[in-house]
Amino acid sequence: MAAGHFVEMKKRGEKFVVLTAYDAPTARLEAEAGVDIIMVGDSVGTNVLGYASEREVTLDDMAHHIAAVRRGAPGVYLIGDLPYATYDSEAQALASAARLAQAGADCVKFEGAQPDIVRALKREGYEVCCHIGLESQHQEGKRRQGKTAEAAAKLLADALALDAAGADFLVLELIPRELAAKITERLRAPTIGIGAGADCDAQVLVVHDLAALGTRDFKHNRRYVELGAALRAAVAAYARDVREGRFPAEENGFSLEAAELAALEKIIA
Ligand SMILES: Nc1nc(=O)c2c([nH]1)NC[C@@H]1CN(c3ccc(C(=O)N[C@@H](CCC(=O)O)C(=O)O)cc3)CN21
Ligand SMILES: CC(C)C(=O)C(=O)O
Ligand SMILES: [Mg+2]
Repeated sequence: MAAGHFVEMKKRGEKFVVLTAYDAPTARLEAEAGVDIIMVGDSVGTNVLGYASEREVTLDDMAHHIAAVRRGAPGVYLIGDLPYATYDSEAQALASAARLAQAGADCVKFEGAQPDIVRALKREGYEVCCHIGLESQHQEGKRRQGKTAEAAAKLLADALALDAAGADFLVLELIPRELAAKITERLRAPTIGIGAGADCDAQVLVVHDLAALGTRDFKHNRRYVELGAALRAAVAAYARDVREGRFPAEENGFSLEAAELAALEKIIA
C-alpha cells in the first residue's frame, strides 16, 4: 500500500485511523482490530524505554522497534519517526530514512517546517509525513500551539509549504480545532490530528494512553480500557498465589511416569 491510498480516502471524506505501536504483539492486535496506519513514534523513548525525553531516542532504537512492529503487522502501512538530530541536513535525512525504510517503514516522519528536507526525501522516492504544532523534539515545554492569530497564520503557511513540497501526510499536534480544520481543507495531503479537533482527515493516539497503561492523563486522550490497573491487579494476584503456594497447580506442570520414578529412586539411592 502507498500514501496515495490515503489521499483518495481524504478526497472521499473517509476518516482513517492511526495508532502507535512499539512491539510485535501490540502491532498484530492493532492490525486485527483494523487500524489503518501504525505509527512507530519516538514516543517509544518516554513510553517504553524509560527515557526522560524524546531527545534521547536514537536511530538504532527506532530501527529496532520498527522491525518488531513490521514482524507483528506485515501488511499494515507503517510510519516511523526520524529521531532528534537525525535530519539536520538533506544528506543526513536521506541516510536516516534509508535506515528506517530498511527496518520496515513505509513512510518517514520528521518534525518542523523544512520543505527542503521533504523535497530531498521525495526525490529519492521516500514517502514523507511532516509534523507541526507541538514538536516534542524541539520544544521543552509541552504547550498548546497556534494560540494567537499570528502563530496560527504561521502554522497554516508552514503546512501549505510542506504540502507544496510534496509531503504525503501532515501530523497536527495540539493546535486549535479551527486552525486544524482550515489546514485540512486547504491541503492535498491528509492531516493526522492529535489534540487538534475532529476535522482532521485522521486521528492518532499513543496506544499506552488509550489503554491507560501510562503514568499520566492527557486532555487530548480518551481511556478506552484500564489496562494499567488490570495488569497491576493481575501481578498482585500472581504474587499472592506464589507466596501462598497456590501457584503453580497440578495442571501447570507434569509428573514422571511411576516406573520412571521408581527407576530414578534406584539410581540415586
Ligand atoms: N504518552 C504519550 N502520549 C502522547 O500523546 C505523546 C507522547 N507520549 N510523546 C510524544 C508526544 C508529546 N505529546 C504531548 C505531551 C504533553 C502534552 C500535555 O502536556 N498536554 C497538557 C495540555 C497542555 C496545554 O493545554 O497547553 C495536558 O494536560 O494534557 C500533550 C501532548 C503528544 N505525544
Ligand atoms: C504523537 C505522535 C504524533 C508522535 O510523534 C509519536 O508518537 O512520537
Ligand atoms: Mg514523535
